[in-house]
Amino acid sequence: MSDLPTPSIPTAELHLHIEGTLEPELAFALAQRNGISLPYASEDELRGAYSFTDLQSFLNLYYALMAVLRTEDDFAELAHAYLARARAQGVRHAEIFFDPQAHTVRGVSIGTVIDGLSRALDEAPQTYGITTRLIMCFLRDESAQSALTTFEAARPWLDRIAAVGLDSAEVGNPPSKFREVFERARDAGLKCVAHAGEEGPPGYVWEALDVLGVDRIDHGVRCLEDADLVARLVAEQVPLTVCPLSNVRLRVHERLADHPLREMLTAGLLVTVNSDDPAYFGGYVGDNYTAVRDALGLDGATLRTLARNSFLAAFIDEETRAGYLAEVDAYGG
Ligand SMILES: Nc1ncnc2[nH]cnc12
Ligand SMILES: [Zn+2]
Repeated sequence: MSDLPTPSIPTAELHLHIEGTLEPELAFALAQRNGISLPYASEDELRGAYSFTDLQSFLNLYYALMAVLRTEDDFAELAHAYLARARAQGVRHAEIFFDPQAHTVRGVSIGTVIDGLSRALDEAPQTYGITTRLIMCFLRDESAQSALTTFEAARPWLDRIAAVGLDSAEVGNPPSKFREVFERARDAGLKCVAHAGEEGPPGYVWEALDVLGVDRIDHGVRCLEDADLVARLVAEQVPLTVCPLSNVRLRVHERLADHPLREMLTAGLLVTVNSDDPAYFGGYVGDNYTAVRDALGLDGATLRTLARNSFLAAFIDEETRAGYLAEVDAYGG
């Protein structure tokens, strides 16, 4: 990386799994507090395991490490740690994914997860100057029925949830499997997003649009394999929440220099830059901006476009959006 300072351009982070912000230090602290033994002798040994060959190899560790998250306090602490780091990297608005099924399967109630996260998020505007939304994701490698059961269990907390999402192992689990739960979420007034076209084919992006009716696509980089799909995404200005460092760590792209971010922007796609699971992938959102700036030679105007796009794609009211866009325009970095 260059020795230029990290451009902490004001941005919205729209693709961030809160469980993917669990840093080794906090994992060990929570393990000790909750009397859980981790299969790693030290934080360094744990970090040494962060060498992934694909999405599944990452997910195996990601789910295993969640064992340390047990109480409302744990979830609140996790969110506080993320918000502090995010603010230091320019985040002004964060739309935060969580995976309830990964916790309920371990006997942690959905209320514990949502109440714990909400405690931190409620303080975020005051403490960190960050507005937030919560996005409840369904695990696509679990059944459609499990997603429906999860949605019904979350009903008492729906006023705290802005959108539903779809994540976990993509290939073999197409969006159409979750048509019913997304319909229920939309009927309840929620926005809809889905991971699609990360490892899965362009056909999954079409399904996310046509069957689930999503408002944004998470990742979506494989759309470039289908010119008709790119034309659709451009025509409708469907936001894509791209995660460059994640794509390299999970071997979607071999090197950052090969990342198609510039090509996507040139095509007219509404691309945003995000961190996905920053504790595992080598950087938070500002680090992602810096990395693509250096690897792809992006200039200040392009970084500003990416930041503007993040606020254009955010689930916020128009007055708030105008305020954030003005902050980007005033940014002198
Ligand atoms: N990059 C990713 N893709 C799919 N599911 C995820 N869960 C956490 N990170 C993910
Ligand atoms: Zn993701």
